[in-house]
Amino acid sequence: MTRTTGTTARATAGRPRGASAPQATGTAPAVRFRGAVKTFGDVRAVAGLDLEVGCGETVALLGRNGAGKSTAISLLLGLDEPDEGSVELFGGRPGESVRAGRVGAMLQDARPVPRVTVQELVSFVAGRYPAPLPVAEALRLAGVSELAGRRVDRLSGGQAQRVRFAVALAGNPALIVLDEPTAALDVEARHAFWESMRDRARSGRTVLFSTHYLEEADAHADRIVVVDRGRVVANGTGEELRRSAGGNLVSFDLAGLAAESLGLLPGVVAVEVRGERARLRTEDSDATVVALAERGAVRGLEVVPASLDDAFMALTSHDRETV
Ligand SMILES: Nc1ncnc2c1ncn2[C@@H]1O[C@H](COP(=O)(O)OP(=O)(O)OP(=O)(O)O)[C@@H](O)[C@H]1O
Repeated sequence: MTRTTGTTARATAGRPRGASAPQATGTAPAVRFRGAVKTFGDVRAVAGLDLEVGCGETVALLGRNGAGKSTAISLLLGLDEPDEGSVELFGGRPGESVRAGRVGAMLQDARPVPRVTVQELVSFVAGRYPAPLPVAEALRLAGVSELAGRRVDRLSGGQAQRVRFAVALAGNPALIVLDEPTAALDVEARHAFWESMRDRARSGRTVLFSTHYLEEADAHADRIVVVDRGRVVANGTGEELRRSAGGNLVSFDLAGLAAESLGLLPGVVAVEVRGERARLRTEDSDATVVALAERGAVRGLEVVPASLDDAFMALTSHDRETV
């Protein structure tokens, strides 16, 4: 689902320059969803979401199309209200943190403002925050210095995306929220983007981003939260997710062995047979291999760790309880 509102401006509107710098409230987490529900007609876009993001963490939200990621982000920016449950930023209502300039957001397809230049837009947004980055620094971090004099409504998709990133960074916010930030970026821009995100994370910022790129989530997030049908179905490091979904893949040649009984072998959680080759996803590869050896099924035997793709498919392809 693609959102097309002027949400960037609203999410970045802050109090006048010169007010005191935004501070996290006490020890409250940066983000806290408690049983949040958001329904559109008969669609439960967010269906009892429980999630915390600690101050200084970088967390990736992963989920299939329509899983509820953008809706969850709208709730945490105060652009929508939950029907049930609660959403807090720094221990208070989202709107308070947004107005206090603690939050910078980059949303999918926010409409460009007509006629203004990149420099003017970023300066305007920076001016709404109490302790912004120098505009040149925000432009540099987003890799758009050379576009400073260009009109924002005449940019390519990838350029516009990078300008939205500059807008999200401009206020030097404590929490940076990014909805599919690298979707339109080429390989070089993507590398530069993650370099800048690492810079922000090192300087103590909290970063929450949604993505469909599992390898980016694995490489750049401290923690991955998998959302399916509006709920959290897995929450941990890439390694923990791989393990929770069956940590290893055991492949071998069937060589006449009946495939039907393979699902009963110790540790096995999924079986795939292609021609003469069987692939078992297992939570205990040692026990699985021993059981196969007892049946003499060792031809072409291979044990490899499950990929994050395998884990993601396993977590979102069927009903699972939260792990
Ligand atoms: N304003 C709306 N009105 C009606 N239905 C909506 C609205 N916003 C979202 N939905 C529905 O809620 C569900 C969750 O959508 P959402 O955009 O949050 O998913 P997503 O995980 O961000 O998906 P994608 O990865 O495709 O961007 C979808 O079924 C979507 O069609």
